[in-house]
Amino acid sequence: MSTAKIAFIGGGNMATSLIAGLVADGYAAQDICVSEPNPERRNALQARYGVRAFAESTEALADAGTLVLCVKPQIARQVCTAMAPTLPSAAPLVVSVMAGVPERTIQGWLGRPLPIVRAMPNTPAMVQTGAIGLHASAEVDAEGRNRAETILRAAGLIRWVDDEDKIDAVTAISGSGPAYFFLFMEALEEAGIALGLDPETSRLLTMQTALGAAKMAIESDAPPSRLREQVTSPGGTTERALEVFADADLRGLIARATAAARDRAQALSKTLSEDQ
Ligand SMILES: NC(=O)C1=CN([C@@H]2O[C@H](COP(=O)(O)OP(=O)(O)OC[C@H]3O[C@@H](n4cnc5c(N)ncnc54)[C@H](O)[C@@H]3O)[C@@H](O)[C@H]2O)C=CC1
Ligand SMILES: O=C(O)[C@@H]1CCC=N1
Repeated sequence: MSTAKIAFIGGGNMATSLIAGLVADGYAAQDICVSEPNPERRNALQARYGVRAFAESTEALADAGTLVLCVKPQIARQVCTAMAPTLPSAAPLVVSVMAGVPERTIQGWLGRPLPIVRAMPNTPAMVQTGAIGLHASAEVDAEGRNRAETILRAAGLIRWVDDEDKIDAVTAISGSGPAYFFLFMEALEEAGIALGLDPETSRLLTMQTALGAAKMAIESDAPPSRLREQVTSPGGTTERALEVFADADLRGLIARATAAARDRAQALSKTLSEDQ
């Protein structure tokens, strides 16, 4: 077994993001294998990143020290049980990015209590600006954590959580989170058009404002509440807009929306764990 060799099972969007980050970080492309049934995706991965792509997982898995499970949760059971007899005998580290599939369920499907790192990335990983929550099963040692960090850090910021249940909260905040910010951008852009701006101007002003606000929030020592106050002149325009948000209980709405996402993540995990 080679600890350097990584086998991606599934070569879709999330796998491509992680591979792009690894290769850009200087990870040797010949140490990365992908199992992907779609021939166009296989060819694209080989051509673009120089990795080796196979139609069958058996070939991708040979000698791999780390498996990265990047298939859809709905087919995870079938993929894992089919792979189980062909896994390298030395216990490989398994990194799963599959939403809602508990560590013990994956271990059950793979037929062995392999060390599992469960990761919840988000789509900005595609531009190496992801936010990724990680949890390690009891079997993962310090070297395994380092290996998982190498793979995920290439796609963005990583944060470990100490309890697997907290992955459901990570899902509600950063996993689904890009959709919340995109919705806010859509609404602001539409509002700008309604106020008379041409669509292109409204779109560009919205995007740049989102980028600028995020950059300030990340780079500043001040919390977002202080940055908000800096924009808000007493008796001015921002104050009026924020009053409308407060009247509609925007904070309460966000708390309810994220609790609903967390509850859905819990329910999905329960369904998939009952599927063992
Ligand atoms: N999109 C998102 O925001 C997030 C996605 N995820 C998780 O990432 C995982 C992958 O999602 P995406 O990359 O968006 O999906 P995708 O559909 O782009 O990729 C899945 C790939 O698996 C391949 N596949 C199908 N059967 C296979 C098999 N038997 N063996 C190997 N590969 C097979 C498909 O051809 C496809 O290319 C999912 O489990 C999802 O829950 C996690 C966090 C966020
Ligand atoms: O919406 C979903 O269920 C997945 C999990 C996080 C982002 N997309």
